Amino acid sequence: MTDHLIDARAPRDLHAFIASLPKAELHVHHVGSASPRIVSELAARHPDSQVPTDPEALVDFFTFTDFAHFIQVYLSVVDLIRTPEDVRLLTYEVARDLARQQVRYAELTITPFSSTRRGIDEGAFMDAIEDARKAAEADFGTLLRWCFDIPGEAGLESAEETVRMATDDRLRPEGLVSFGLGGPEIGVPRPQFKPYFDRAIAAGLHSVPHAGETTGPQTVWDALTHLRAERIGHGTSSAQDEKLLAHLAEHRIALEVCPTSNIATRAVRTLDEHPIKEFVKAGVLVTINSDDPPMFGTDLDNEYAVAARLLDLDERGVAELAKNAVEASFLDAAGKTRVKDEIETYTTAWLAP
Ligand SMILES: O=C(O)c1cccc(C(=O)CC[C@H]2O[C@@H](n3cnc4c(=O)[nH]cnc43)[C@H](O)[C@@H]2O)c1
Ligand SMILES: [Zn+2]
Repeated sequence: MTDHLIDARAPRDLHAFIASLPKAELHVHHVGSASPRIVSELAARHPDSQVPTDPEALVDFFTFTDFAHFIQVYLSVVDLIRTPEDVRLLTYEVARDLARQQVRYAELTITPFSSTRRGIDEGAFMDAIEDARKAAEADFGTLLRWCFDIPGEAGLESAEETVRMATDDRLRPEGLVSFGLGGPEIGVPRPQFKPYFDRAIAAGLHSVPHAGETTGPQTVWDALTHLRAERIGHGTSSAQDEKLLAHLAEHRIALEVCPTSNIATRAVRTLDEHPIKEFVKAGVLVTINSDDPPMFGTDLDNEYAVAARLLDLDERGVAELAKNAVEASFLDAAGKTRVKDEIETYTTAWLAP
């Protein structure tokens, strides 16, 4: 990422600490992680698309007037992914970018429905992501796991197709750990997805819907009650409901906070108005994530720098945030211990006189 992305108000040493800190990323979208280089490469391959081929022009293309505009642009990038080789390239390159930021473990949200409805064969799609996952682990040491999400606005057909692909033994990829729900929330009530989440949960998947990103706290309650959410994507509007905050804290339901995303999609007006501080004050388990980093002009390191500034954290505080993400992840117990130990060892060495 380039220098303009750095939250310049965080101290330089803290940036250096964050850059080498081992991390976990729990909320990052597959297509939304395509770097400008990959987007322009795919756009050049498919000149009929409206996506610019010049990486510089992408900065303007990735400036959103509101959430609906963001989804429209997002889908134009989805349209660039047309072959299993495109899927493999994208996934492997996303892993490379994560590894560069010392991400040891990432749960990548993938929307298989959007690709298969555009003509990519289901089996070939699954093979492509799995092939990239294994190559990334071998080449970069970064563990990737998948969250398959329903693009809610695409209707119940998308829910049916997504849960089918997530639970059919002939298709379900080895790396799949969770089931999600994304896209716009307005006009897309969470309760209608209960039967699909029930089936995914019965098949052993964890429930991680987006909720309270662009609508109020009732959507978060709905995600908890009807979809049995174990973590909440964003959950920003939870800050408007004290009882909800207390419930999230008591039940250790982590929020996947993505500060810059909330500004880029205009869900929150300014970073200083972001409710992250209220979450921490209420005892909620807060994790820091990047969502669609190149589209939002950020990366995970920058999100940690933003969080450090908003929460007034030093290195020790930032390390605790990084451990929160490991704790809230779906890694097994041994894996969690390994990454948390790595964070601790790194932090202790950094702070040693
Ligand atoms: O694939 C289609 O044909 C289709 C038709 C209608 C709507 C959709 C979507 O809504 C796709 C949205 C898709 O957006 C993803 N996403 C990425 N970043 C975010 C975010 O910050 N907040 C919510 N959703 C996000 C997500 O993976 C959705 O499933 C598709
Ligand atoms: Zn998201």
